[in-house]
Amino acid sequence: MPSDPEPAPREDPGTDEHAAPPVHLGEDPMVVVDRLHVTYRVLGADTDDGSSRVRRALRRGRPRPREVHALRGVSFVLHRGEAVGVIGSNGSGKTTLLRSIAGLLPSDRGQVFTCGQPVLLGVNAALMNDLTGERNIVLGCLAMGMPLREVREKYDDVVEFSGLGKFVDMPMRTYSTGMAQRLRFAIATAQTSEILMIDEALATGDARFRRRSEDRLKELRDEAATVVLVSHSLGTIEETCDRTIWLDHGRVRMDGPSPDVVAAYRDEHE
Ligand SMILES: Nc1ncnc2c1ncn2[C@@H]1O[C@H](COP(=O)(O)OP(=O)(O)OP(=O)(O)O)[C@@H](O)[C@H]1O
Repeated sequence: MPSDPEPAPREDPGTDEHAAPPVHLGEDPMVVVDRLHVTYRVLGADTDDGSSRVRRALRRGRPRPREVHALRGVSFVLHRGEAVGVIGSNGSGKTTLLRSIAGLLPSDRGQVFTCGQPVLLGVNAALMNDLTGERNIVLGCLAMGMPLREVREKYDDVVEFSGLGKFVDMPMRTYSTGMAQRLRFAIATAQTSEILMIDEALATGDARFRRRSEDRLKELRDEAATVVLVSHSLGTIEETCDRTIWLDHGRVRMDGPSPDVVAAYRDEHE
């Protein structure tokens, strides 16, 4: 198993023939991504560099980290009022891009500017199995940056939405997978934001909960000024987003009106 990723050291900016030209801001920019590069460094990965096992065993010093250059000079501007889809094959850099915009990953080159703190809705909220649902709601909301007063105000709604009922006082390890997912979703969507980023993986739970989640996402979308949606479902992207960015091996392959970008992507993948 790879060790936890470490941010790669900053490289010398130098020149990059693949870097996009500096971005043009246009009117009312909410997110500016300017020639962004992100590299993961995986320590302890077994790199098969062709050297013999004996030579590898004798090699002095620490094992060489493996580097994954996940974003390679990505640039674009998102404006107020836009709903933008991000598509691309597995490993093309979609999640990395959202995490970078949310400020959860350092860049090794390039910059991200946002107007306010973006909220990234993902299913991976780190909840604690030994704590009750109630404690997890409070800690989860605080961890998202919500002030305690707002956590108190929203607590009942989160419990109601999660559908946990009296289980909210039980430790999370006693929950079924579906119940834990519902709790994560309820916590993640408790917060509203001007810049809302949604990972498709959120569509979890049974049919009734899925319908409620879709309604909740719609409400959040209506409240947000700018929405970014990552999805493998081209239908959802076409329905929800006016504009789509196609990522390919860490680069922007196409950025334009959703029907055009989705059609080009389908041509290549279907
Ligand atoms: N924590 C990590 N440590 C090391 N490499 C990572 C890590 N997360 C992602 N990567 C690598 O970075 C690249 C981009 O991954 P990312 O998850 O951003 O792609 P994605 O487009 O979201 O993929 P998917 O559609 O499968 O969710 C991939 O090569 C992936 O292996």
